[in-house]
Amino acid sequence: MFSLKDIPTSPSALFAAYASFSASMMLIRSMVNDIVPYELRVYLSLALRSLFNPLSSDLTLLVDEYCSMTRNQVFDAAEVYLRTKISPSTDRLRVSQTPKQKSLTFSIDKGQEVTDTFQNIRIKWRFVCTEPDKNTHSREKRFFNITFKKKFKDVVMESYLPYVLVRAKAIKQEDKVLKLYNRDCPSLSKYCDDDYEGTWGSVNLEHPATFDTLAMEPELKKEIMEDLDRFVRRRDFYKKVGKAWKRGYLLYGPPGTGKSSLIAAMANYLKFDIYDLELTSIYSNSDLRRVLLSTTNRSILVIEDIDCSIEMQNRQDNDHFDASYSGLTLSGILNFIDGLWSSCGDERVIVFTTNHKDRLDPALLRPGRMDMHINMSYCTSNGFKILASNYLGVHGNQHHLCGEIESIVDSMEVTPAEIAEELMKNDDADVALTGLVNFLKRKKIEIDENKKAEESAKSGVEGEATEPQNQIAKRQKIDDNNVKRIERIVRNFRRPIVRGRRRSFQRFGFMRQKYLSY
Ligand SMILES: Nc1ncnc2c1ncn2[C@@H]1O[C@H](COP(=O)(O)OP(=O)(O)OP(=O)(O)O)[C@@H](O)[C@H]1O
Ligand SMILES: [Mg+2]
Repeated sequence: MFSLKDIPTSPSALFAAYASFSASMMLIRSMVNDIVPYELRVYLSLALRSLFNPLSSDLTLLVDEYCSMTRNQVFDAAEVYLRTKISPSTDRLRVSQTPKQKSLTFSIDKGQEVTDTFQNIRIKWRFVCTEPDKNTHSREKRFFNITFKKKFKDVVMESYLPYVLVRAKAIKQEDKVLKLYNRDCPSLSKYCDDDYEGTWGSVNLEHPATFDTLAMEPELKKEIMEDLDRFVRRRDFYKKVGKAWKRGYLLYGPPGTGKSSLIAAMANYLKFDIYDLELTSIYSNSDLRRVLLSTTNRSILVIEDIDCSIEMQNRQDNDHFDASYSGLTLSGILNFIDGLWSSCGDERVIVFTTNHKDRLDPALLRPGRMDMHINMSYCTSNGFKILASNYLGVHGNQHHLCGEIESIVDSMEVTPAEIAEELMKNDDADVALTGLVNFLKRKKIEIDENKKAEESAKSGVEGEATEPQNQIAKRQKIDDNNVKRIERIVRNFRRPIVRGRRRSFQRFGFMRQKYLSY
């Protein structure tokens, strides 16, 4: 009978017992190997293993970094997507920021796990890196393991993984640093050969305007945002109806009503780059074609002051004008708008701006050409509320002067730019709003006086030669704007491109004659 007394207690007795046990086991093992065939042994060992370790209910997918030589898009998407799933329990994170990134990026380190939930399914991601092997010269291998219950295989493969791809694209889009492309970019002046003409220079678009900060009627703002949303959603629709996936907006209104600000807000909203095209730097239709073809998808092409950039009053006159002057025709521009572009790009927005819609050729205004005509009008009480909240943090009718200002603003023509300028003069809401009231009152008196002078001039009481004050102010404003344009042309003229120089010189003379009153 085996009793506790039989158990050896001294170290030497223990070692002797262990040695005799090992020797017996080795003997049994070699006997079994000799007697039992190999296949039967494998079968028995699998049966024993499954007895103690039942079949796993989990499934693991491997997402390698590379598929043969090319990068695996699922891996790239996972890297981006998992950044948003890092939990406080993660032990180690990688942190980075490239010059092009707006903020720090955190990602999981090798060996770390992240758990995600999708339609109530728990999905575990594990980032694995294998060490490079000097003997086999194999590189470090990086991959993700995705583990989940086998019964959810279909949901994960058919819904979850596509969802990860879509989310990753959206996250990348949100992080995108927008660019403003311009053909007058000084950094390009060193490229003084013909290639320059098709090239765009760029800077980061750091315009802070958003739809929230724009002083506009809320309904119009909503309408524009919905139009943009519909446009980006409708990829398949445009394909189905065989239309180029592009949308045209014509923004018109007096200077300082927010046309350029709206363009920046659209770019920030859609996360589209802006190509600011100065038509005065284009010399022919083929030039225009080349420049437009070098723009990228998901971008907004902006042509500001379209009425001043090209003579468009009459298409026939225009053709004469072009032949003798620039070779750029209205029909050249319209051809692009009408679909020439469709062959080379997707998700394009085109914006034309003008201070004088009435000066544009009806061909440009025809329905279907510019999809939406947006009137950027003088400031209204609603617009003022937004500006007061943005500039001074005064909301609603918080301040006693707000009511008075709103009624004055609704009764006169004052631009959001003028109001913004007054509001910026002081941080103190009392001082700034009092300054604004005085400014509005002064302006109103001025407008009334000008009106009176105009009426008297019409009726001949004051003498025909007197030019009304507001006409003089308007002319002055137009002159100021045109000086800016001429300065740009002069800049073109300075470019050491012989052809460009000659034409810019001609254009300078033309513009001076056409737009300045001296
Ligand atoms: N609707 C607006 N909402 C908010 N700010 C505005 C608005 N309109 C003008 N501003 C302010 O006035 C400045 C000038 O406006 P902006 O350049 O957008 O006017 P514009 O209509 O493009 O003028 P122009 O016809 O001379 O090009 C902006 O930087 C902005 O600060
Ligand atoms: Mg503008």
